[in-house]
Amino acid sequence: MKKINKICCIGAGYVGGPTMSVIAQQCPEIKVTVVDINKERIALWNSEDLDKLPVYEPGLKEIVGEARDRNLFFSTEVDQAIDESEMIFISVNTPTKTYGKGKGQAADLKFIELCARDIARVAKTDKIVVEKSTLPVRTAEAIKSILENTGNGVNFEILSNPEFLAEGTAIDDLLNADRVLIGGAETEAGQEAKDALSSVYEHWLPKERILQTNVWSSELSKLVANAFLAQRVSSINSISALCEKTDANVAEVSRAIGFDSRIGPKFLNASVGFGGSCFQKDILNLVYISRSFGLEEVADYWEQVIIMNDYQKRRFAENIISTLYNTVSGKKIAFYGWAFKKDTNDTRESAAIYVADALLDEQAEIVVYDPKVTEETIYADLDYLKTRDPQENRRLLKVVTDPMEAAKEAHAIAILTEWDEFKEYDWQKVYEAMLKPAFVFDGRRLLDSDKMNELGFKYYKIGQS
Ligand SMILES: NC(=O)C1=CN([C@@H]2O[C@H](COP(=O)(O)OP(=O)(O)OC[C@H]3O[C@@H](n4cnc5c(N)ncnc54)[C@H](O)[C@@H]3O)[C@@H](O)[C@H]2O)C=CC1
Ligand SMILES: O=C(O)[C@H]1O[C@H](OP(=O)(O)OP(=O)(O)OC[C@H]2O[C@@H](n3ccc(=O)[nH]c3=O)[C@H](O)[C@@H]2O)[C@H](O)[C@@H](O)[C@@H]1O
Repeated sequence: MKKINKICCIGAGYVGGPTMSVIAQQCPEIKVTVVDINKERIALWNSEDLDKLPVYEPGLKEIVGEARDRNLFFSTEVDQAIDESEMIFISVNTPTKTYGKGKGQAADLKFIELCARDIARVAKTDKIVVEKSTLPVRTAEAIKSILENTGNGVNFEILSNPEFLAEGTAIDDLLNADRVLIGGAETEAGQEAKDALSSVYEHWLPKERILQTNVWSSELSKLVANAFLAQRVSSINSISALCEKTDANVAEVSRAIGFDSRIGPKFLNASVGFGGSCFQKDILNLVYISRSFGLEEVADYWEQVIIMNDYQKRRFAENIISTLYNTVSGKKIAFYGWAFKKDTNDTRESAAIYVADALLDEQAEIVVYDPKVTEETIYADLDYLKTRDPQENRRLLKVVTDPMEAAKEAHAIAILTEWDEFKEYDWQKVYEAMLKPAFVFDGRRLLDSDKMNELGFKYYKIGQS
């Protein structure tokens, strides 16, 4: 079997960085180089102060600290890394297209194509090219075509190896993956490439957890896994609305159905809506692909998961407005949390952005506190929506680094991220700091209803009347 000595990964983002750090830590004899065109990002990965790494993940800095400059390198020398590696992972972003055909639904593959062209131009020896990014089914075909038609006559084997880590638990998910999926051609060379990649993961994972399939099943399984997970969240969120009308409690419903081993307890937490860079993008992609094959009913079925999620975010914002006597104009509303989930500094598609946007439309004055998200990111998220001019966003929304300052003389607090520290606050003090009646809208079902009511809050928890 081909032994892998040098790996490179194009894309030093939320997936490329942590994934390659773990591979390097677990495979000390393999040289792993992570390259990116973004110089600032690479400089941050090389920061001496490990608290400055561009991705925050529990356990990541320890792993980078151990492997960096031993067999883990971060660099902007893309060509050099391609040239010297036997195996090249592509882990660049694949956002939803914002222009042209498929705008708003299809995946934008321009970054993937650029990588394929770079590899084709530089490679002088045979390479295994691994799709780590999430891609529409049959993308490997396009990559293969570019590599074979513009390459220097070298052999390329293309594998699909989608990543299933979740942010906030990336390191644990990588070290204890439920499964690793490797798709490849059903040929002798394809089998050899799949086995070579499998041998990398076998450094720390049992072989039974490494699944091999054909390329198309692997590409499609990634989209389907995310669609099923997001569908569970939308399903329970739809029920949360019904609970609020019927005096049922969504946590009790989740627990009751989750005890059924056929349903299972995970991913049944009602929330203000799912966020993150992938659920929406991957479902839209699935919808687009289904529609492009004329499968209208299939497309409509999955699109409903997104429609329900948009409804849940809107419903949360509307409840704040109607509860605050139908006007939030000039009212101070503190946001606890901006990240799309706890333990990450990632805010992409976070529900907080859309709830803020709806409240800013009503001239609310928002003060945000998030333990890991910077002011710069928060303004960038809002400006990206282009709903109002950037000065207006800065006039109406402020960012603070002290949760008590956010609460001071606020009409309401909205909990948008389930950070553990919010549970530890002295809520009596928070109550005293706020204007009365002091409203709390808990979009994460984080706090205890009885305690909050006893303290005097008007407390609203998603999925509970
Ligand atoms: N964020 C997540 O939790 C997960 C993401 N994925 C998938 O992994 C892929 C990457 O996602 P993230 O790491 O979150 O994206 P990201 O945006 O954090 O990182 C992508 C990086 O690729 C770089 N890049 C783009 N084009 C390049 C080129 N031609 N040459 C060199 N570098 C280039 C960008 O500068 C950026 O730093 C996406 O397809 C995503 O769907 C899969 C599982 C989990
Ligand atoms: O392809 C990806 O990017 C990744 O997408 C998700 O991971 P991630 O988005 O990082 O985080 P999740 O834990 O899945 O949470 C997604 C969103 O759903 C929300 N959620 C999750 C679970 C739940 O019960 N309720 C709920 O509202 C979270 O708060 C968050 O906003 C998947 O869980 C990963 O397997 C996948 O690799």
